[in-house]
Amino acid sequence: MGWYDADIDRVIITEEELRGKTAELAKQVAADYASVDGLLLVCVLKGAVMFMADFSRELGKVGGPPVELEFMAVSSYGQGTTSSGVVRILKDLDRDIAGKHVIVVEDIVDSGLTLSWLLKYLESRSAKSVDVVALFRKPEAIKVPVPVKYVGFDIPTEFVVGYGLDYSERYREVPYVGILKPEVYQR
Ligand SMILES: O=P(O)(O)OC[C@H]1O[C@H](OP(=O)(O)OP(=O)(O)O)[C@H](O)[C@@H]1O
Ligand SMILES: Nc1nc2[nH]cnc2c(=O)[nH]1
Repeated sequence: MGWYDADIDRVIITEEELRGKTAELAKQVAADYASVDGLLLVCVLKGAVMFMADFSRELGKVGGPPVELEFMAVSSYGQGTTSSGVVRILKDLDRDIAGKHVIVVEDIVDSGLTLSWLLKYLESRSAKSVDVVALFRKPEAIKVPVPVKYVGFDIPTEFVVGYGLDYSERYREVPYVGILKPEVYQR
């Protein structure tokens, strides 16, 4: 039992389901990229950090190509909880990605604004190819169409926490994904 269990209204994705889906996504990527000599995984901090760690390890276990791990931090300006699509880089890539096969590892695609900006940015840095793996997608919240080749779970337009996803920087360590009780937002 974690301290956070009392704050969760309901679990929508269990630890076991997260593990199974991560392995499935890794197998698909390993098969599709079987002929490349290396893959550069780009994690968008902070939400995707758990998924990046587990996905990259699975990719190794299922015989994927050697990977390099890169991290970016971006902040999207918006009003309240809405993202505006105006993105500022807080932490850039540490190395040149020109000529490399890149996979963006995202936790969640909500409006799609962050990812849409990021894809243009990575392409402008002359990556050889850019694909996206996103653990969660909210199909009904999408504002800009973004090509997400690998999707873990399509979920309803509700605010979720856990497995890297926060509310006010908390709940990232929750091992499953769930919806908070309404009273948590009144504190
Ligand atoms: O599709 P969008 O509407 O653009 O939303 C998706 C983005 O929002 C979240 O990041 P957040 O800004 O909450 O930062 P964090 O990962 O550091 O918590 C998530 O990690 C995605 O990067
Ligand atoms: N924690 C969290 N961050 C998000 N960013 C975009 N959608 C979500 C969500 O449902 N939960």
